[in-house]
Amino acid sequence: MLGTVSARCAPVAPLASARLTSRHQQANRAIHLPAPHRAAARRNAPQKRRAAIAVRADASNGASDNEDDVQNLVIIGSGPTGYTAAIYAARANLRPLVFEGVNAGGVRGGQLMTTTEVENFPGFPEGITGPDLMDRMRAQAERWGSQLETEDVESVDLSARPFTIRGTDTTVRAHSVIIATGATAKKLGIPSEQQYWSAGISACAICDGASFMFKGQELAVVGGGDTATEEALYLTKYASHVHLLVRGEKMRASKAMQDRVLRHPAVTVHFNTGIDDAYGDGKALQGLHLVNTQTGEKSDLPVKGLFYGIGHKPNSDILDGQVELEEGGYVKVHDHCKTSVEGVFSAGDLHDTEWRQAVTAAGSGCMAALSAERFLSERGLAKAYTQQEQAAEATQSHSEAAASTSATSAARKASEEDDFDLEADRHHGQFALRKLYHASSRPIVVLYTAPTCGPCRTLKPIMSKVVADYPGKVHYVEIDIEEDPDIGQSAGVQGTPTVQIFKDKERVQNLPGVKMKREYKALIEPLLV
Ligand SMILES: Cc1cc2nc3c(=O)[nH]c(=O)nc-3n(C[C@H](O)[C@H](O)[C@H](O)COP(=O)(O)OP(=O)(O)OC[C@H]3O[C@@H](n4cnc5c(N)ncnc54)[C@H](O)[C@@H]3O)c2cc1C
Repeated sequence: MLGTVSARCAPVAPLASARLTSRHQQANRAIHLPAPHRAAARRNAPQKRRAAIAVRADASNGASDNEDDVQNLVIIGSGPTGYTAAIYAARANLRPLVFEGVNAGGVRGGQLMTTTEVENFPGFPEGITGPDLMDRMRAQAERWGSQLETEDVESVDLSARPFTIRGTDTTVRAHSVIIATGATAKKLGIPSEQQYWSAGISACAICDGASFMFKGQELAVVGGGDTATEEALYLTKYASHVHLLVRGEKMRASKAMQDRVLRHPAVTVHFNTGIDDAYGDGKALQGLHLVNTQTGEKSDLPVKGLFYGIGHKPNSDILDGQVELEEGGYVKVHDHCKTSVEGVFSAGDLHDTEWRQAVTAAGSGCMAALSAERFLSERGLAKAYTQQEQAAEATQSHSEAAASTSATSAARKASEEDDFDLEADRHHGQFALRKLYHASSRPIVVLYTAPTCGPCRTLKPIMSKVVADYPGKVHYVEIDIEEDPDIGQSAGVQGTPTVQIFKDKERVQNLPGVKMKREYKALIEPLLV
């Protein structure tokens, strides 16, 4: 749901040995992979690299001085707000450039990437999973010619026109900007939070609830709003019992949600209850030190998991000193989405302190895009792109995606031992990994994913681009831990997505979560022969 935290979804059981070794030792630990025993994978179709569409950064990460390179509209964020704004702006022939985000303030696709079923988004009477919904929005934005860059924005300069937007790899100038960076779940800040983060404490029940470490255990959720109650109910699928810890004497959740938790036999609601700290054995959470907020009485609650459902912080850090903010960091808007800087618009959860729904976010993105279009045309700034040009871009991008998909399915189909091709760059499944582990002299980059893991969808195209930069020099293997559960456990993978890099039968890197392309490249390059 947030940052690197949200970038972990489907945990797998940790190995006992992994728990006993230091982090450094784990990173360098060789794994022992038995000889291949079944189907092989073969070469994926080569990937066509996407033509550069944005103004590429020079060595100093500066923007191009060429006036022709000024974008009509830059959209920052790829939740329902960002993609909806992109769809509307692209259909208005503005060819917006979207910085989708990687780690800052969530993942590409936003908060819905961390949820399972979305039952209230119009048009999906049977419901749809959050990641599927976001994939559809992304495809629709791309179809109409939006330029999508999967990278974070590190800073913006809105004090001079055209505005400057600096991403991790790309810097652009733009006549108008829509900020759609959403909000991130808040943490409690208890003393042991860092120690037990991802070792019992989580901000995303839907991402982490199915973990082996939580199954059949007593768990706690903190918060009294809709998020906390939703998380508590969700966790009853896995936990032996769920304790909902509410600081005040009543819940803020909707009446319907209150009724559901209060009536649920596997949920106990503790009112007037604060958390002083968490405790454990140093490696895993074992319980909570509680305090009665009215009497000050202390008590312990032995639980193996603590899930946060205590609200959100708007992702407005990059705007500090650039546009007017409300208390709490929410962007101050007038006329629905206009900020204090003309031509800069805010949309979605970034300024919505009340509704915070996918559909309201999408509606807000629509308003921002239409306002940006009006702003550009009133000032004669809009450079119109024909749909034909945009379609060409989109087609290229689609064929790339199709190549990637067909490459994956080709690799899947090619799961016969006889077809294994040691020279192929891309592989799939544990047979290929075991084979390469023993036979490859290249660095082996392994991506562990799970079908329900939203951040995995963010990472796959990033890894695909990373590997495309080293033809014939690295081996890349995708492992679906549901298809191949044993291999993830053998390798000490504790959640998805995780990338591991092997060289000469040694694991040299273990990288949970989603990182920038350049970070993976910096780790691979020293290993190339
Ligand atoms: C677990 C959960 C379940 C939910 N279920 C539902 C539901 O069933 N129905 C419903 O209507 N709503 C639901 N919501 C609420 C809904 O997800 C949000 O209201 C909605 O996602 C807000 O959209 P947004 O685009 O404004 O922000 P977000 O979805 O938060 O997206 C923000 C985007 O900005 C990007 N970003 C942030 N900082 C940067 C940066 N510096 N550079 C580049 N990009 C950046 C992030 O990567 C992300 O893509 C749920 C929320 C959660 C957490």
